[in-house]
Amino acid sequence: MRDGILVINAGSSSIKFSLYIANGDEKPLLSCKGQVEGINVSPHFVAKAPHGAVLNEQRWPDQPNLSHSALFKYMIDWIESQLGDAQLKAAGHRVVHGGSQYAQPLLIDDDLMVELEKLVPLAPLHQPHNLAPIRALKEVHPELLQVACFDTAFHRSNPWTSQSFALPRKITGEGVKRYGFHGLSYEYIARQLGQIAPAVARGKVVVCHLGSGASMCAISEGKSIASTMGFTALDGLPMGTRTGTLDAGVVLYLLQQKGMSAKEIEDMLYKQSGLIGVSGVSNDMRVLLESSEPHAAEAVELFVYRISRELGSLAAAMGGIDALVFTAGIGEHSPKVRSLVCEHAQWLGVTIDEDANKHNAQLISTIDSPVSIWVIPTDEEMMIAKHTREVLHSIKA
Ligand SMILES: Nc1ncnc2c1ncn2[C@@H]1O[C@H](COP(=O)(O)OP(=O)(O)O)[C@@H](O)[C@H]1O
Ligand SMILES: CC(=O)OP(=O)(O)O
Ligand SMILES: [Mg+2]
Repeated sequence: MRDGILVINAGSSSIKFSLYIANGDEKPLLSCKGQVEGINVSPHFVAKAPHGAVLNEQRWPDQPNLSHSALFKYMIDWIESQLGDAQLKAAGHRVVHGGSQYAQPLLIDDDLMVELEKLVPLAPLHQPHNLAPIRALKEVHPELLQVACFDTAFHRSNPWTSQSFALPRKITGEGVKRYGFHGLSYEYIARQLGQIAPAVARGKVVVCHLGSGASMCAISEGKSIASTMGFTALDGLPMGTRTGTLDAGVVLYLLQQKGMSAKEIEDMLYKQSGLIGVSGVSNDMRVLLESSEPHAAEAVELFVYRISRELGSLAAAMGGIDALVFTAGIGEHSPKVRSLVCEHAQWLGVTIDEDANKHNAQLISTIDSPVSIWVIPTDEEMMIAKHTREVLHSIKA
């Protein structure tokens, strides 16, 4: 009997999956992967074989309001139709917030779900969508082992200075501190860099995870030292629809002077700001780069400016920088954004090879650049599969 391990990475507007199949104790191999994207706008499901061939594709252009749960059901039914003689043994999930209690990947039970539910206010755009597929899978497969892998875990190595706000100790003691996110992505990148360029990976590296959600992380000797996201995934860089760093006084102003409700402010900061807020055109970097609207260009300029500022800050946290890595949707695919970021970072010894950059090469720095520059595609699902297997082995042992 072959075992299937399903990985689910659910976000606000997309649900990604990967299915791994293993024969007995052999290393699981990727069988297929895919996603539903454009949820709430124009849902689109696509599943691909490991080498990229499309296995199934479905669009619902007339049904923008199809719910996450209906789309997840479509996805699960399709995945189950692909299992053949394999049987689903476990499901691993990306859970964005682990709070101060959880760092290690954990087998999910009802008590854990209650605790993770309490963290919904700290990740309103993600946590509800992370937890919903766990419940949905439990309903159809009550016996399935399900594992939670936390996006906050990799940053546990941050020194206290990096984790702390200068708030009264009482509130800090209640867990109001900087957690950092995109940890599964950073953990994967740190491992990959260790394989591609071991000496570089032992040095001081800044990783730019630039996707719909965007953050940056200072990794020294393979460990997270500091990152741009904080208590929630709202801090740091401007994102597709999120503000990034904001003077807390603005929130007080919106509340007290503008009379906005907490929910209205949450919607503004999480859903109407960032690239879409500044440009008024789109939250999609591809659209902004092609637009002739001046506000679209300004949104890109502000995004790059904030990355440059944070780069200086993260290099300072490590006392220097040896390498810069770009990853996630924008980081992996946009030569223009990488070029602009590197132009601003010349003072740090960052010199880009524009020809290599244009071709999305793995190494895009010039031969004499003191700081090497890398493009490494991330794979959060691979990391989740690895952690899920480790939890399964620990149960067996
Ligand atoms: N060729 C490209 N050029 C510029 N941006 C791109 C390109 N391809 C994808 N992107 C950007 O990547 C973003 C999605 O990144 P991704 O890492 O998949 O995000 P998430 O996982 O957070 O949904 C899109 O919003 C889009 O702006
Ligand atoms: C934490 C976070 O922002 O995740 P995503 O990039 O998937 O939105
Ligand atoms: Mg993402």
